[in-house]
Amino acid sequence: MISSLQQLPLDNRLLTLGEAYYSRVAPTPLREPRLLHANAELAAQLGLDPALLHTPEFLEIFAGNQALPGGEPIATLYAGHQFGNFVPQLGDGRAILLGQLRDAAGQLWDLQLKGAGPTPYSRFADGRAVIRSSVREYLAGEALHHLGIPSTRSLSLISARDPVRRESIEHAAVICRVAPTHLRFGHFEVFYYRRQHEQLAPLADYIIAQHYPELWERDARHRDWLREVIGRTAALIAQWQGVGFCHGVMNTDNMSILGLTLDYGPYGFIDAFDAHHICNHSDDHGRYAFSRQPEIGYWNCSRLLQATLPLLDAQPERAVEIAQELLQHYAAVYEQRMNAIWRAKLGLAEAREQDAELIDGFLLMLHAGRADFTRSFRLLAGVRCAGEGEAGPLREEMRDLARFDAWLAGYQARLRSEDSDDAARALRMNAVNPCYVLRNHLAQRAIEAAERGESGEIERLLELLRKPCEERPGFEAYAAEPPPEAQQISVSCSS
Ligand SMILES: Nc1ncnc2c1ncn2[C@@H]1O[C@H](COP(=O)(O)OP(=O)(O)OP(=O)(O)O)[C@@H](O)[C@H]1O
Repeated sequence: MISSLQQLPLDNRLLTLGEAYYSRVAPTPLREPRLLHANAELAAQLGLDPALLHTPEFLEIFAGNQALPGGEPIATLYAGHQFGNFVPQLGDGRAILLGQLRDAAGQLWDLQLKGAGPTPYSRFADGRAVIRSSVREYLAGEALHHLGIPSTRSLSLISARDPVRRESIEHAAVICRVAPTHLRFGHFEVFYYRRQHEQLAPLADYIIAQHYPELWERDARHRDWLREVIGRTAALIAQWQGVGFCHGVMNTDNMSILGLTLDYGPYGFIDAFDAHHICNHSDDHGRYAFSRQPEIGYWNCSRLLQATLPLLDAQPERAVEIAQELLQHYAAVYEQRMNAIWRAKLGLAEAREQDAELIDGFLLMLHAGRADFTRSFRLLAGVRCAGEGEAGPLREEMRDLARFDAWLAGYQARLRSEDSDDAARALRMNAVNPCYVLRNHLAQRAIEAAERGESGEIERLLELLRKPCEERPGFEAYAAEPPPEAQQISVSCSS
């Protein structure tokens, strides 16, 4: 257990790529930083003594006010397709990689501050983040991680007195984001479109060596690695769909090369189910609507393959053929994973051809009646396989009861045909259908408290989100749909 920040086992490997890929930059200090929350569980996983998180030294370093011993801070260069349009230069405009930690198991972890002040890639923006968006990102990383969905996480959440101008004046905050790497599809796009193709292979090799070492010896390691990235991306999006998570800004600069959920901006967990829900208030055309996430994931993978064509074959025609083959992997993985997720959520033990009808029937019914997504799936475990109208409280969630009863009869028949044991099935279903997700109104309450300097609500929420499938007496309100006055919370890109 590491008990001093002077002894962090840093291994700043990304620096070995050279300065074509990043710029050195120090964080800008914050005024009167205050630790709003620290993630003891993540610290322990990294091998850090959780007591370290509450030292003045930790606060100063992770606010960006003091250098991390052994750290060589950088901001990385990337580009990206934003809302379908290519933007030739983005880069970490407000994220600064303090250093890379090598844990006892040999795994590399980025310690990256978000909101740490301007970098050479800030363009006209201030390099800062506000408390509101930082609390949302801090909570969401944990929420997804504990739902078993790959995600970046955060080690600390620090607020400060510095004013930050958004629609109004807010206060600055900085989180320390943690992931094996924050590299994105856009890190390849920048070099492809600048015609600096010689920069692609070193970057791919770095990623393979550090994060996909099992592929290193393969003859066609770049092809096999891309196949893996595409598969992980497809699987990730299937997992999002399965919990009603809407990312909101699926630009290629927000697509992780490891298949992690990356950049929590205007995301949302759907309450009343609208399959075409648009969580980002600024997404006028619904490009990133919930129902479009799978096809956007596919399109993003096609952009990654375009940018890595020079790695696939020296002959352009052959490279395109390989890319097309690789892209087919997306649909195959997505379908396989999505079907498995819906079956598990419905408690269907075996795969059958008619399952699609049953699954779609349930989703369409939730959509038509705007039933609460999370609650409806959770209550599905109360359905017994025999007996008329044996649906427990789920029936109360439904608007069109005739439609529901017809669907229920088919569902029960299917369950009986599996010789299903009600209690055992309920247990299985309750382990995959969460009762607590990070609903917008819950995050909002934590934000309002954090803006008053109180972190109790963050802790309470994290308690529930760390075991999202475990019902806790006294916390029923956290599992319920939002009260009417909180149903219209809109979240923009402003952060
Ligand atoms: N306040 C800001 N100051 C400087 N750059 C910013 C700011 N907000 C966003 N950017 C930059 O604009 C681009 C797109 O922003 P986006 O909201 O997708 O990213 P982000 O939330 O800042 O960061 P990340 O993707 O690392 O989570 C990125 O290059 C980002 O660094």
